[in-house]
Amino acid sequence: MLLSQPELSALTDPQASQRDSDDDRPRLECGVFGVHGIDDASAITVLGMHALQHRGEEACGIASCDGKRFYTEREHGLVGDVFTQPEVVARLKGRSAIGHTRYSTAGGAFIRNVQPMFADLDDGGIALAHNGNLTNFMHLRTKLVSEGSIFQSTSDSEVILHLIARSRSIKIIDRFMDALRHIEGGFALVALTRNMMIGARDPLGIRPLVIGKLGDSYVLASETCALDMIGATFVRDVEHGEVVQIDETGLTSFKPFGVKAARPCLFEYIYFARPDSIVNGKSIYDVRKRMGRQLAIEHPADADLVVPVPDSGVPAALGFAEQSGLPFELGIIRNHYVGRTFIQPTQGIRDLGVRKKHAPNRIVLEGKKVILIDDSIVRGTTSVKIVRMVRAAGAREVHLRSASPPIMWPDFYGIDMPDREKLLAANHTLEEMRQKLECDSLGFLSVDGLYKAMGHSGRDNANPQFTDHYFTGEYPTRLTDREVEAEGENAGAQLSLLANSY
Ligand SMILES: O=P(O)(O)OC[C@H]1O[C@H](OP(=O)(O)OP(=O)(O)O)[C@H](O)[C@@H]1O
Ligand SMILES: NC(=O)CC[C@H](N)C(=O)O
Ligand SMILES: [Mg+2]
Repeated sequence: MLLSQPELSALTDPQASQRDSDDDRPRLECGVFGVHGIDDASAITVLGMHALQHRGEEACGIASCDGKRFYTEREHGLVGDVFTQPEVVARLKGRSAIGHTRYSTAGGAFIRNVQPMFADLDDGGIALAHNGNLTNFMHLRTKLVSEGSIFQSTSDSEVILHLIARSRSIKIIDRFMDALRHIEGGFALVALTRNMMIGARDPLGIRPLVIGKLGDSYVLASETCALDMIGATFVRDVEHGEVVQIDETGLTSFKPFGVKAARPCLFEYIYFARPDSIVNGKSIYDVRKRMGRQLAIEHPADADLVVPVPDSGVPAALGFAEQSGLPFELGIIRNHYVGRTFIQPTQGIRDLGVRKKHAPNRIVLEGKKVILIDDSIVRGTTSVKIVRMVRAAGAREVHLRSASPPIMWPDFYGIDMPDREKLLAANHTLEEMRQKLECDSLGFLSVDGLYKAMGHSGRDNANPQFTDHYFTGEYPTRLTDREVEAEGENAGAQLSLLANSY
């Protein structure tokens, strides 16, 4: 679905009131994990969540089940802070557990929105962990509330629990699939009932989810790096539009949606996923290097060395250096005690934050013509600081290259990019961007070049192989909440009158 520029610009972000209006980075996503039928399920889940920390640094939680009762622990903070005490993990009893590392896309960073969420159904409980974002959640929520539903959170994910509760099907797996038929957007779900674990991926496979095995027990995780962390073997990806039921009889697969071609999110490959993960059969490290190689073909520069903007710019810079024959040097050193993305209250503090995170390696940069490689430029906060920093450290020329195309459109499937007015490329020509970023030259990987790096001959415009709306404006699903708002109706109404202080 292609919304025109004026249509999108006219739309207001329902979360705007809960966000820092200067907030600029592509925020992270969420990580989901689950293990079924094994001793120490919660301790294993903590380990798996450590490997998925890069997907969400805001809050985390675990829900476990001992076959009768459920136990949950949900807190703000990193996995290493929340789940360090053995007694906390010991409270999470049972041989099955699911976990979530969160970065909010809907409903704000409040404790009542932290996952896994839990609901008591008429035939037992269900805990749910969601990575992604629903594009019709306010529409559904408004309807559910008008029919009597009482929401405990303001998160999009809770809508799924209400839909499950209202299904008239008998079996829990059917109730689960009934709920999924109502939702739109991106989702990778891991759910836990008294006797089964369920995994599901949206019809286009926008968000990733993999199946692993640890001994005889099944594991579900957003990325394969979580399987490696716990010593599990990779079985396969959950397919797009697939629901898997895991219980004592093994794994049963369902396809509740009509058959569609998969369109995984390109941003998983560009930025989100960990370089050691394999997503939909492709090594993140390998495709990032290919993006760098393709970038060197499309935008070479007369320079002395190639320098990555750590962390996620590193593999692309290696590929660029290999292709161009220039030396790869660590001209910028990253402080490992600063998180991947930090949301700060003002632009001034954020500017300092970039300095806190990156420092120039003067010995490498002095007197040199430098090609700086980053994976993406969103608002340009990182780039302008880094270009200045590299110049101040004595670089003679700075040529900035982005290993992804210009980001022109917001995301509604779990990435939570800033509004269109704040996206650098959406509002400036290439030359204007070069001037703003104070670099000697600027180049972006082309959309076709990105598809080449992904192993295709180019973008198939009739049936694009990936979800790429942030570059093209072509959204692969309906954006019901946006459409309703564009028509002048208030789909969001009032999410909650309860003020949150925590
Ligand atoms: O143009 P901007 O608005 O500054 O956003 C783009 C930057 O943000 C991301 O890095 P981030 O620090 O989030 O993560 P990383 O450490 O994995 O690179 C991305 O890799 C770019 O460096
Ligand atoms: N980034 C995500 O995947 C977030 C999941 C969910 N929409 C939430 O806000 O909690
Ligand atoms: Mg970065």
